[in-house]
Formats: sequence, structure tokens, C-alpha cells
Amino acid sequence: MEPLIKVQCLKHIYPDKTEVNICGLNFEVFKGERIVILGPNGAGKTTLLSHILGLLKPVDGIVEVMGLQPSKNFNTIRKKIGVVFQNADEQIIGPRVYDDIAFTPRNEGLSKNEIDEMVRNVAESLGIADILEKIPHYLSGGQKKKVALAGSIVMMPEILIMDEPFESLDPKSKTEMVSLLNHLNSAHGITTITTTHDINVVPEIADKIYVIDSGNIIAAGSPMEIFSNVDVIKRAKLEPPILTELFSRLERKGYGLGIPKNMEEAENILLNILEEINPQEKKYHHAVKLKAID
Ligand SMILES: Nc1ncnc2c1ncn2[C@@H]1O[C@H](COP(=O)(O)OP(=O)(O)OP(=O)(O)O)[C@@H](O)[C@H]1O
Repeated sequence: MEPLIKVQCLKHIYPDKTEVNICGLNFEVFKGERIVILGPNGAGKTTLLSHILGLLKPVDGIVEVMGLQPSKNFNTIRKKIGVVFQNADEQIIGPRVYDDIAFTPRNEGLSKNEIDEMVRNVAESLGIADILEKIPHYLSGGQKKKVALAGSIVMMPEILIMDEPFESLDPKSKTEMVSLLNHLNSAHGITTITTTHDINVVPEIADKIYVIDSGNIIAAGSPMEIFSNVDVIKRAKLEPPILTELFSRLERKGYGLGIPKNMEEAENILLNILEEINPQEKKYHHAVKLKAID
């Protein structure tokens, strides 16, 4: 199977002569994958994404999206990719939130009714239906992120690229965003590529992680493979997710319980063990708890 996206040893020179080389392992993304790119500040993550989007043109190397060079086929590629930029202000252009989300469907010449249904559905799914009439400029950082995401998924793109989508989201919004992204992937087959410094979220949204350090793609693998590789973690100055760290430590001590992706999975693992150890104990605690409530 051919990858949807292929990047091999790209070189870019910014106008101020800063040279960025993204080399090492090839960056390949296959249809339906959920990719996360990790790396310290200045590693080259945004530079890589900007080339995939066709916003930047490499001076050397290979950048292909669906077999095309993005910088030469900007309009064709951008119809297939939704994007949430690191700075949402850069992409919100409508005078009202509604207009901003409706921008691409209007450009595509869809009917007013179709557009209205699409905008309201996507706004509902992101919990922003109540701010559709607002002026985007006055929204909070988190609200702007959601509006930017709404605009990028309203047409159900094949690929969704997000640069730090969780930045400035409150915990509840973050959990909802994770569910939504996973729903877009499982129900609509959307391939997702995300950069984030929010390490605890990564096991929930990644099938495969690429790790970049100073432009070098130094590792690729599942969250388990990456977070158990001490060398890679150190080199890229990462910290493993807290649950991964805890359950890996237990594994090293002989208690191989698996590595949970989120709090719910961790809770179930621990509850199963506690029930196996002493089912009576649980009943006892339960009875005490009920008594206390009485
Ligand atoms: N417009 C620009 N002009 C000059 N240099 C730039 C520009 N954008 C990025 N760079 C430089 O390119 C390198 C890679 O930056 P990039 O923004 O791709 O890193 P990043 O991994 O996305 O970092 P962060 O995690 O901080 O967002 C850095 O050295 C940065 O200073």
C-alpha cells in the first residue's frame, strides 16, 4: 500500500537563512492512521507540517501528499486536508463564527440549507453552537481553537493536521476534543496528524508516533514502543505519560498489567486486581460507604 504522505530528507531555508533539515527516518503516513509528532521546541514539527500543507517549498528532498507535490498543487491538496494551526487567530477570517465555519462550504457553492445544517452539526459536536453569532476576535483562546477545528472538519477532509490542538483547552474540552478526534477517525476514516506537548493525551490519540529532535526523525513506533525507549525519551527531552510511566515501573518489578491508554483503562485494571485479591473487602467498603451516606 502506498502512503498518503511521504517525506524524505527535506531541506528548507527560511528567508532569514535559517536552514532546517528534516532527515533521518522517512516520514510516512498511511490512510486511517492516527499520527502524533513529538519533539522539543524548535525541533522542526511545524516546518514539516507546513511543507505537507504546501505552505512552504523544500529546496531539497521529497514531500508528497497523495502522490502530488503540495507546493505545486496547493489547491488540490488543500481540498483534502483540514488544518488547525498552532495560532488559531491566523486562520479565523469570518466576521461571525458562523461565517467562518461556513467559509469552505460556501466556496464550494453548496446550498444555504446544506451549509446551515453542516455548520450547526459541527458546532454542536464541538459544543460551540451557542457562540455562532459571536465575533471571533473576542473569543477565548480555547473557543478559537474549537472554531478553527470546526472550520477544518466541516467538509470532512481525508486528512486532518493539527499543530498543538489542545493548547488553551480546559480539561473537559480536552477530553471532548480527544473523543471527537477519535470519532472522526473511526467513523469517517479521517487520517489525523497531530503535534502536541501534552504528553498524557498521546496514548489516546496515536497509533504511531514520530519523534523529531533538531530536525532528525530519530524514532517511529507505537506509543508503547516509543515511551519504553529510554534513549529516545532522553534524547528528545520527553517525559513519558504518567500512566505509562507508572505501569511500566510495575512491569519492571514483575507486575505486567499492560499499559493503559487513559484513566478509565487504568481504573479497570486496578479494580479487576482489587476484586481478585479480596472481593469481600470491596463489599465491606461498599457497605461502609452506604452507611456513611445514610
Ligand atoms: N519563519 C521562520 N523564519 C526563520 N526561522 C524559522 C521560521 N519558522 C521556524 N524557524 C526556525 O526553524 C526551526 C524549526 O522550527 P519549528 O517551528 O518547525 O519547530 P517546532 O518543532 O514546531 O517547535 P515548537 O514545539 O516550539 O512549536 C527553529 O530553529 C525555528 O527557529
